Amino acid sequence: MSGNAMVSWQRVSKEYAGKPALLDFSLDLGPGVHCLLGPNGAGKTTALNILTGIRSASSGEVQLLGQRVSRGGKQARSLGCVPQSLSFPPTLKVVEVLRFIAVHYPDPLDFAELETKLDLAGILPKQCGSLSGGQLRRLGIAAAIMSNAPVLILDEPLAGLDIDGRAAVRHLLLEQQEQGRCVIMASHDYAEIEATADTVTLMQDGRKLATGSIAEIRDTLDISYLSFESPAAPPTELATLGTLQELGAGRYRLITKQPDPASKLIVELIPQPRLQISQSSLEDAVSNLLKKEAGQ
Ligand SMILES: Nc1ncnc2c1ncn2[C@@H]1O[C@H](COP(=O)(O)OP(=O)(O)OP(=O)(O)O)[C@@H](O)[C@H]1O
Repeated sequence: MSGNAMVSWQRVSKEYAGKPALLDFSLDLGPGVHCLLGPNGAGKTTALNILTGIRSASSGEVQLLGQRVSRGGKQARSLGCVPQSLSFPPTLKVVEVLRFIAVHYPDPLDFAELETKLDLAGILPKQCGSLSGGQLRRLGIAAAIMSNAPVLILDEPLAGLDIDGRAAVRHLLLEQQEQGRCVIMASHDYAEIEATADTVTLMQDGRKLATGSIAEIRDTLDISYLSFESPAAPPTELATLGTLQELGAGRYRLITKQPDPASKLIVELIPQPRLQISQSSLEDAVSNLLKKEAGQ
């Protein structure tokens, strides 16, 4: 376990009816926003459920703030959690649910502060059974943040949220990061991951494929995109430096591993190319890593 780890999975495996869902999974996470990502069924929720104590590991162990996690154990008081599927008693009002949850934590967040941060005023008097999907998600996030716990687990926190809701959650995540909390989220939303996460861990078939900062994962692909304008067909030399694509209306894109000589050539040979250079996205890099793993 590394020095500043707040959460540590140590060679954790989990089987459901003899089928592996998590395989020898090890990961240490300290303060910051961390994202588990990977295809459906990769094992993200299983890893999180073992951390929260909802499920037990078949082998290996998980430590939370230096203590071994057990199923249904006391560690839950150090965790705020938004599970993937949210269900609250349908006849209870939102305000009642939040008050009920607050009493289970030693130092819950001030209720008024929470209300403002997540713009909850409109839904507090509503019964949980009458909430829309996005309002339910907002309640789930409010419950997790209200815990004021050092470790927050958010499984698909942005699913179903509107633009304002996403902005509010993004802001909250950055705030939690600044306060030195360890926020762990599972998500499929690459734009949000790139905007909020410090590190990402890519999983597939219950295994950890890669872990690192977003820049480190992007760099595994090592590809640049050079977009430019050309009044005529671009010089053929360019095609020797990568894959040239015609985008229409006189715009082209070169996908290359050699951005320096390629951009030099574009600027030399094409008048006013309006060159734009961008790195591979996290999504491209992840897709490439998954393809490599599948031997494609
Ligand atoms: N309660 C369960 N009983 C049997 N199998 C399960 C159970 N929960 C998960 N699994 C299986 O374990 C594997 C990992 O599932 P998990 O929910 O952890 O994946 P995930 O990465 O969170 O997927 P998603 O992105 O779809 O939420 C899958 O093959 C799934 O079918």
